[in-house]
Amino acid sequence: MLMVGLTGGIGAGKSTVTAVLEEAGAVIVDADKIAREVVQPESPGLAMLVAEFGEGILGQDGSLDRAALASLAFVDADRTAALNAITHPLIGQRTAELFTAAPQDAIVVHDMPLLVEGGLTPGYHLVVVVDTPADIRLERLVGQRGMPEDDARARMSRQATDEQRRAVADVLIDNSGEREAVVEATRALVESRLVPFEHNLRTATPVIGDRTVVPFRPEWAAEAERATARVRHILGEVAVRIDHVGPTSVGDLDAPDIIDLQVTVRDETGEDSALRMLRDAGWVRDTTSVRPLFHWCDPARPVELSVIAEDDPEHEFSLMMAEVIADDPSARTEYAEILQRADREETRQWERARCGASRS
Ligand SMILES: CC(C)(COP(=O)(O)OP(=O)(O)OC[C@H]1O[C@@H](n2cnc3c(N)ncnc32)[C@H](O)[C@@H]1O)[C@@H](O)C(=O)NCCC(=O)NCCS
Ligand SMILES: Nc1ncnc2c1ncn2[C@@H]1O[C@H](COP(=O)(O)OP(=O)(O)OP(=O)(O)O)[C@@H](O)[C@H]1O
Repeated sequence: MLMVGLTGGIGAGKSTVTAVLEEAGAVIVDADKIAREVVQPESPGLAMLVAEFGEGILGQDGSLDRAALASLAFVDADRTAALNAITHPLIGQRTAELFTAAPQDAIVVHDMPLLVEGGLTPGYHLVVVVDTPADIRLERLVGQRGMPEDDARARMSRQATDEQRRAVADVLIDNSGEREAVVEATRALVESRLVPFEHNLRTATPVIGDRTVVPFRPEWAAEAERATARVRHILGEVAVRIDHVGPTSVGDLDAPDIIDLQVTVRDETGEDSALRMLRDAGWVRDTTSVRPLFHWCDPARPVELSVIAEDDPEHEFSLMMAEVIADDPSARTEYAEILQRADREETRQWERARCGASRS
């Protein structure tokens, strides 16, 4: 199962994107819909809301008056926190049930406005952000959906900023223009990334990155950070540390477009656990490597991950690369030449030799 987190600020166009994804066969888990389910008439959720916000949030027929609750709940951060403390655990429970019920070969899209606010992004294989500037969102919410402007503004102020969402996005879908453009971008995403990603995960097919050297990309650091957060989510305390290593970590160096991560574990037992947990999470073991090495299976983002025990003397070598190169311009030139030869083993050997020498 490929788990995609889809988010965006209020009015960004998530519903527009999910409609295309659903048409393409994805299973949609809609957080706003679940939020309605858990506060139906006579539900424990509704009773808790009444206890917190008063009888005034009920309509004549005893169901939730959503506008009345919104006018009380978004006035300040404290009131919103009270609303969230009641609704979010109930929503979380139902969401987990729906994920469990989805077929194993599904692309499951969690349409969730508060993905970033809840710190949930590392739990998904891919995070897609529908990116629409706040002023355009406001205009659409008021103009097309008839939402009162102060309500829209109040909700925006209770949500993450556009910058915070962009920082966790693997994919940004720009919805500042015509609707047709976002529909096209979503269809292209399904074909080029989601379908092959799901296939690779299900069949344990690794994505082996191309070792051709490409110009330095400043995005590498953020991509490595997101990959690290995902691995941290999988391994928890089993990983003593997780580092971005190898050519893309050096900074301002042309390199193959492959993110290298190094997971440090305590000892052999930790290593056994890590290998099992990574495999169960879809990482594919490289059988040609003597040391434990894994590949990720996102077709658009090759990642290689090695696992090493902290008492292995070579553990520190990968961590020293950036420093060795910063201190010695000739080492930088040599490294760049080795990378041009596009041989992973030769690169590794050079890193080991250079860092080993600099340590002694
Ligand atoms: C307050 C309620 C009754 C207002 O209902 P209403 O029909 O007007 O809005 P609806 O639920 O369709 O939400 C519309 C949008 O408002 C924003 N929003 C809703 N709840 C929140 C919240 N707690 N914090 C920030 N933004 C929110 C989201 O962008 C959402 O997509 C409702 O939003 C609610 O129960 N919210 C709490 C549950 C929740 O957090 N839902 C968000 C997804 S988990
Ligand atoms: N590209 C576009 N051009 C014009 N209007 C658009 C565009 N995309 C979406 N809209 C409109 O903007 C409004 C918000 O879009 P939509 O409901 O898809 O956002 P959402 O992210 O699902 O909202 P919410 O945060 O409330 O769940 C809707 O009225 C929708 O019809």
